[in-house]
Amino acid sequence: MAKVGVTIEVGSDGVAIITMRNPPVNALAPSIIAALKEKYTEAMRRNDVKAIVLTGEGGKFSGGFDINVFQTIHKNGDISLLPDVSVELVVNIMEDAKKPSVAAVQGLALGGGLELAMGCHARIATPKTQLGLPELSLGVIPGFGGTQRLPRLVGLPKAVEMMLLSKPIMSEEGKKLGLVDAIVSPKDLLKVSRLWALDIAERRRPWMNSLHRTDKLCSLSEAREILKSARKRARQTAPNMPQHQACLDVIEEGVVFGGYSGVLKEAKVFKELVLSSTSKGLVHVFFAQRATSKVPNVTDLGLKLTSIKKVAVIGGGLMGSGIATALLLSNISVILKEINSEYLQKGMKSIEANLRSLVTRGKLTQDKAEKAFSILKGVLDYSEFKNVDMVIEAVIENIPLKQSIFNELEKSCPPHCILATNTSTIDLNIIGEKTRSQDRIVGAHFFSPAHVMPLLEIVRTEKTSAQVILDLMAVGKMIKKVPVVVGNCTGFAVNRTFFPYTQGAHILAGLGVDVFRIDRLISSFGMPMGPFQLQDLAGYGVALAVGKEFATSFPDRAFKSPLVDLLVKSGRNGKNNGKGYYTFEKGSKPKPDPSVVPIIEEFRRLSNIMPGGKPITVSDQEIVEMVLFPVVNEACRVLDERVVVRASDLDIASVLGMSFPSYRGGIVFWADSIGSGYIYSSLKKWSETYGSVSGFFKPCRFLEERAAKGMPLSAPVSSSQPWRPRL
Ligand SMILES: C[C@H](O)CC(=O)SCCNC(=O)CCNC(=O)[C@H](O)C(C)(C)COP(=O)(O)OP(=O)(O)OC[C@H]1O[C@@H](n2cnc3c(N)ncnc32)[C@H](O)[C@@H]1OP(=O)(O)O
Repeated sequence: MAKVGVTIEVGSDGVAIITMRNPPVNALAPSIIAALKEKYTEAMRRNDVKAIVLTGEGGKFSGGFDINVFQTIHKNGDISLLPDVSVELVVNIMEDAKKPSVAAVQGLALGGGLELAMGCHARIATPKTQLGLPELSLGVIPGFGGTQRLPRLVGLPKAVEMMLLSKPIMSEEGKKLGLVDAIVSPKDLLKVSRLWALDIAERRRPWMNSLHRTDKLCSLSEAREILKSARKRARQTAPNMPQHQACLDVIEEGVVFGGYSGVLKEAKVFKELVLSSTSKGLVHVFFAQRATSKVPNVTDLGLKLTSIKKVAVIGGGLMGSGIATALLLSNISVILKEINSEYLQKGMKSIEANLRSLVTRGKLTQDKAEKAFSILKGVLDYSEFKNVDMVIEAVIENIPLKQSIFNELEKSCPPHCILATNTSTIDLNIIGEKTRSQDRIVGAHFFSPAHVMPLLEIVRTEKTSAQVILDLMAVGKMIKKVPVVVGNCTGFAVNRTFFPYTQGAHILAGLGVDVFRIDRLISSFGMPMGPFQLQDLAGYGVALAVGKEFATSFPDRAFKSPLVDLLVKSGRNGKNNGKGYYTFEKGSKPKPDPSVVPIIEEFRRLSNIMPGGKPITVSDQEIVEMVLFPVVNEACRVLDERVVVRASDLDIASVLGMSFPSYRGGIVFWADSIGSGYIYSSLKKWSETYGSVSGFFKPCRFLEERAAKGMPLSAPVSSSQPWRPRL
């Protein structure tokens, strides 16, 4: 068979097997859809065909419509690239045909893939096959009839849940719900599907057109209640995204006016949403995340992966216990080392508590939690390190301590062992200075809580070997993180880029803007919380340490804010002691604390940055920009210094490390959607207007150049030079 295409093979039993092939996931590219129409038409025409089995090559049914097409449309705006599948193929050619179709589903049927399967008259699946409609996570709604057929097959509540959460189910659950008619082994899949198709053709089994079914749909009033509460939930969980409400509207159309009306409305809304900025952002994030796996001079060298079976974690504090938990959950044996038995017990207890909380929240079974805990061993010395494949050091940020640990590791670990540090501030070259193993030293920068947050920054120096980076990337994937390879600099990619985030907020407060207004506006922009609430949550110790670090590294642009010192002096310590900018009480949401106002006034007096000593008047939009454009400015420096391989890596890092709203596509993508010229001129204006903090706002050279040339910030720095970390 050709590498990409659709084939038809007619057996002596009169069943035509139509097979889609487009590796790796049989995405439904326009050429595949055109070929499907053609092969189906042939099957309908041929007298020797009684029934059809639709399947996918290579152990997968289909990963859905080809997302590359969305990306092309986002670039050129040409919506005519979307083929008519919903009515022309699924309704007219497949579902309303004179010959029945059975979907033989293996591996996965997602999005358009599942929608084709639902247009068939029955579905036979192999065990553990993923079935889902994840379109909302791409900013669109299902567009091949899924909003209509799924509720008719599994009932409205479950269908709404699957679509709104973009959450797939397994074929076993699909069978219970009625989405799947039978589960058979991969070996029997085609055989059973053929027989099933013949049974339908010869009326030994019912001929089910899912679009016309109503037996799983509840009464109109019940349906309206379900949709009403789903709308309310979506307003809270996805406030800035149009696709959730649109999806519910389209479902309602079908419930009220029938499946075919629903299909027509779906096709119209789908096309509108493809052009939305939300879809542009989310599709960008989809490809950006996958691009992080491709690191020039690392993943393209043909290196073989080293098997990493046993990992040692040094330090059982918050980070160490979180990292150990993440490893154990992926079945990797962990040696946890502490300096005394009291700390070791504490570390082991934290890991146990992490596992227990996953069980309580229904994310892990008790059995799996026990199994994970059983492959953890606590130690107080290095004798067990002789056969570990990787060490992750997660002790306090103290240079002599880290240096002596790495010195010890060099002696105690086997020569292939990766020596990783979870430092978030110290230069890796300094940590490894006293060893001869610089090629094995790498940063494994997890975000807290390490067993929950999805980002792993892999920090390389000029000496870190490609093999070590590759192996750590593989471990990152094994423990379900998204590894992003970054260069060695203060704050690495995420903390470095976002250091102006809190600083900008402090400057605004210093200029007279209400801190709670700033937080409200930044939350409405889409960050999970504003910068002041984040500071309360992270703890003031972190704020002070990080502030100092950046002030030393970037004295030209760091704002030395006395605000946190003043808060600490007044007995506040954020969430830790229940009192910060907000008050924190168990079981209730943080509340703005009006008694913090005099402290902020004292801060304004001390920092003395208000022009003419008077609070500034500023619009809501400008507040958001004054917090986020300095972040873009720092992102430009990160790009210019090639701390990241490509701009989209910084987008992913900002989404996964800082919870920057994914529907805005990440920090650089968002900045490009606004335009470098506007960002440059705004920063320049603030730098001139607010003289005492002019260094903070001053646009960097990279931004200035891009603005002058009208070039996107995401355009590659220079394609002619191979990437090397610049320190
Ligand atoms: C009209 C319709 O209703 C609209 C739609 O159908 S929209 C599409 C709906 N489908 C989806 O959202 C599924 C998206 N894909 C995925 O979730 C995952 O890729 C998957 C679960 C299918 C496979 O995951 P995994 O095995 O980890 O492999 P993953 O690295 O993600 O993908 C493998 C490759 O397939 C590509 N791919 C996956 N799904 C694709 C799709 N639908 N279109 C185009 N490419 C796709 C990926 O980009 C990646 O390419 P690369 O190797 O060049 O980077």
